[in-house]
Amino acid sequence: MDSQSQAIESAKKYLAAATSVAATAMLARTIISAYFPDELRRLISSSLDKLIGHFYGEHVVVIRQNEGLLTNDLYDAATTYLRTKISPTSKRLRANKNRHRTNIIISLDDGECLTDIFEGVQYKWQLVIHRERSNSLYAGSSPVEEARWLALSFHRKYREVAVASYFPHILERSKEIKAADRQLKLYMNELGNWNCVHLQHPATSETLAMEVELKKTIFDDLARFVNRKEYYKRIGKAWKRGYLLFGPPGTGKSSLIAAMANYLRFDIYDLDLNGINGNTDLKRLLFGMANKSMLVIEDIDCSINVQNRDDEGSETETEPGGKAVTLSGILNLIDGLWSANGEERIIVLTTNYRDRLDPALLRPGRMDMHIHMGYCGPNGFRKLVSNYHAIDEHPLFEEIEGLLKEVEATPAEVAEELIRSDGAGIALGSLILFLRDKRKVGGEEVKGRGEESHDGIQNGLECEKIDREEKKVGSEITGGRKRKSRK
Ligand SMILES: Nc1ncnc2c1ncn2[C@@H]1O[C@H](COP(=O)(O)OP(=O)(O)OP(=O)(O)O)[C@@H](O)[C@H]1O
Ligand SMILES: [Mg+2]
Repeated sequence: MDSQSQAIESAKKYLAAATSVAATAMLARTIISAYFPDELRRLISSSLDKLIGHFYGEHVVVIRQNEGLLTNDLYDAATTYLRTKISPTSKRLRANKNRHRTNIIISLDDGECLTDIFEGVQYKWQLVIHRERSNSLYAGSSPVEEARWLALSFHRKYREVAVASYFPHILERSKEIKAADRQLKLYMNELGNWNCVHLQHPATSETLAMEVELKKTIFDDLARFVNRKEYYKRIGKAWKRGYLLFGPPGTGKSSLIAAMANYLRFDIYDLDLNGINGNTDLKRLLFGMANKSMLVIEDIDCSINVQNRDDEGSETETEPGGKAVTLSGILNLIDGLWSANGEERIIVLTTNYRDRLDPALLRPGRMDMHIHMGYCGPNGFRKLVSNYHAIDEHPLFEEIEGLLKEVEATPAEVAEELIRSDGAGIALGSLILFLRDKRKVGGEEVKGRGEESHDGIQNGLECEKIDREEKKVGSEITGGRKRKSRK
């Protein structure tokens, strides 16, 4: 055997030995994590990390919970992220629930390892908790000090990739996981302050009875909005979006608001203008709102000072004594300087009578989208019946759909009939009687009206296009049958 072959042979032997040493070391690390006491485990683990790193060409990156006095955001994000990566083979987990949560959180326990693969690269994680007797001289301080860190190992050729794409991915995902975990809140103003309760409205885009295309337009619009931080910055506009929901009572305006909040995971700030002591209060409440939230003013036409200026005088006018909210206060909140406070805000106004609002509120661009919530048409009915009775065909559908073309019934009225019985046949029968009664009362007045939503949706999409071209214009879209105008 010549000297070159000898060198190759000994290199092979060396590699085989190294691989088996490293594999043994990996196995040892797993066993040690499970069975050895804290102190000993930490010592052996860190020596094994070095050994594994040496043979496998790995980096071990330590991500500590605290760096000096500051908490480490990456540690926090990674522990959140890793909760979603726990595999069925993980042995030691911890479970936690506190009074701020409704759900139980399962996470890695001390010493437990897991592997994550991102963009084809393998990352190995281990949680390490180290406790030692405290040297603190302060009275009352804990006798034991605890340090926590995550040890992340990956092949050293992926260092750039880890920093440039894996860590940002973890930070981004953890934000989404936290938002989805969080219990939403409903804030209401009382005596000039916000009080809150948990928001427990179950409406989602899935449960809403609306034209499919309209629903998609709205929820796509929301999705685009939350992803446009840089865009808003670039065009020099506050990062906020306004929706005006209009339509008769019981057509789903409040349900849509709840579905939007549930979709975005935004808290709702439900502003009662009648409970506010003037514009100064209004401003204070606005400045007291958190980011990523929805400001809702329901039945805006019922707040006397924001009605049509032809009826109520100038937009800067105040009530005697100057204690009422004025239209100018509302406009300032929607798109004036006050509105630029905070970011990622949605503003929703609702009204039963859009024509009663001051034109200043309706001006193109003031509310970005005008959404008409209409009476229940055949499509809305099919959605409701599938929600309430899980059926999508029934011999009574034909008569009901015919009646709905003639009669103005709100989704709330239809829902009320459908919920009367667990039996689909009985509920549908009851709905038919209700609609026939309505037709009798309505008589000639409502005869011959069909579903009018399609044109409305087309208009809405048309306006959206203009909006995307950064022109200031509001778009109107419609969600059902239009109201027959009544004098
Ligand atoms: N489009 C809809 N889809 C599903 N359910 C609806 C819809 N509209 C109304 N409902 C049902 O009717 C109930 C009342 O509707 P909601 O409060 O959303 O109407 P609204 O338009 O806000 O009425 P108001 O103008 O009186 O405030 C809801 O809780 C829901 O059960
Ligand atoms: Mg409502």
